[in-house]
This record gives sequence, C-alpha cells and structure tokens, in this order.
Amino acid sequence: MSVLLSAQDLWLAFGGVKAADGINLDVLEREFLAIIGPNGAGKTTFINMSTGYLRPQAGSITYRGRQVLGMKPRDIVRMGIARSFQLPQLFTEHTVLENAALAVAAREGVFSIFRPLLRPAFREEAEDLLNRFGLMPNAHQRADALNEGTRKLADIAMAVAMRPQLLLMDEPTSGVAAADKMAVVETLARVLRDAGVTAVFVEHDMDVVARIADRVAVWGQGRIAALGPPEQVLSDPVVQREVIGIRPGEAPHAAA
Ligand SMILES: Nc1ncnc2c1ncn2[C@@H]1O[C@H](COP(=O)(O)OP(=O)(O)OP(=O)(O)O)[C@@H](O)[C@H]1O
Repeated sequence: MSVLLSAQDLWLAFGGVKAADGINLDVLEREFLAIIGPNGAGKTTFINMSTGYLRPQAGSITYRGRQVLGMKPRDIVRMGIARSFQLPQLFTEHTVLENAALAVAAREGVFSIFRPLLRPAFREEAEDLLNRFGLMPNAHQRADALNEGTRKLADIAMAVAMRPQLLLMDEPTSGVAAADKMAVVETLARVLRDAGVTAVFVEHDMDVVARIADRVAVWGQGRIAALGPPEQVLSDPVVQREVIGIRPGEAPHAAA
C-alpha cells in the first residue's frame, strides 16, 4: 500500500507541555488507523497539525508528497483531507438534509446557508449521501433533535460530502450511547470503505478499535509509543496497563 500522509519529526510545545515530541508516522492508502492514548497525549494535536489548525514548531507533513504545513484548512480540504471534530459541527437549526446539502454546496464553492436544497443537483447528492449513511429517516429532523449517534453520523456525512481521500476523525463515538455505538461504527466503516476513503480516528473505546482498525498507533506524551495491528498492540501488557487500564488478571474493558 502506498503512503498517503507522512509526518516527519513533528514537534510542538505549549509552554512546558510537549504535545508533539518527535512524531513520525506514515498513513497508508485505504487503511483505518486508530489513535489511542491517555488524555493529553497529543492525539488531537496531531489531527490539528495534519488539517492546518495548528502548525508544528518543527517537522513536516506531506500528503501524496506535497507539503501540507503552512496551508490553510480550506486548502487542505481541497487537496482531499477532511476532518470531523469531537463535537459535531452541524447547523443545529437546520434539518439533516439541509445540512448535507449545505456541505455539498460548500464543496462547490457556494457558501450561502439559504436554500441549498433549491438546486436539484445539491439536493440529489445530499439525499444520496444520507442514503449511504442510513440517515434518510432523519432527513427532515432538525440537527438539534437528533440522538448523539445520529448526530455523529450526520456530522461525518458532511465531511464525506467534501469527497475526501483521507478523513481524520476526533473521537467519532464519544457521547454515543453504548447500545448505539457498534451500529454507528459499522455504518461509518461501511460507507468509508465503499468510498475508498482512508481513515485516521482517535478512539477511547477499545472494542471499536478492535472492530474496525487495521493498525493502531499508541500516543503517549507527544510520542508514538507503539504501532501495529490491533491484535498485537491491544494485547501488549504495557498498553493494557497504561492506556486501556487493565491490571494483570483483569478482563479487558473499554477505557473512559
Ligand atoms: N492550543 C493549545 N494551547 C495550550 N495547550 C494546548 C493547546 N492544545 C493542546 N494543548 C495541550 O497539549 C497537550 C496535548 O493535547 P491534546 O488535546 O492533543 O491531547 P489528546 O491526546 O487529544 O487528549 P484528549 O484525549 O483529552 O482529547 C495537553 O496537555 C493540552 O492541554
């Protein structure tokens, strides 16, 4: 598999806190790469640096060989890298279908938040997007009326409307009810795999990681402490003790 995104020697400190302390990582085309690690390890910082929201003090990030650092977030989106945030970024007073149409319109350079559904091409594409995510039953609900799992899917659908080749997701299942979590994850994985999208996602639930990740990167104090397939990384005693919170002899459980 070829390298899509390559981070080299990333370094960023906030005062005395080293949020990135020599990050080297290649993201491979079409893989699902999970990022796990304790709070404050620098996971979100990596996503922020890769999408133009933060600039490292040293190092480089290339996407298909092109330097990403110094580019504005919207120009990075145009290159094919989209993201979702820990908190969904939907227009809460608009319906799910309007939100999807707004995202399609924004991709086409039309930024009016008024009546994106009046354009048949935008509406059709928005409906197709919602269909793929199983969201048509929610099409006419306002975003602020959705449960968290549906809201997360709608938010990620908006990122997918950008037609990314690489999607970075910050905690796609945070706040989702335990009973809904696997259904949300299965939908997400199916849509992204069908579209050939490479995914990098920060995740605290190890069941989710084990279910959909091809590789797992373990973050610790601004560094990558371990990297490999989930069956190897998640059974590592140090990862179990320091990241997952399992003591010897205990059954595995999802971290908070
Ligand atoms: N803009 C900022 N200004 C100051 N400190 C920051 C900033 N962004 C991140 N930090 C600090 O950098 C460290 C890494 O933060 P980051 O959000 O990347 O961690 P994380 O692994 O994503 O944590 P969590 O799992 O809690 O979301 C933390 O100590 C955080 O407080």
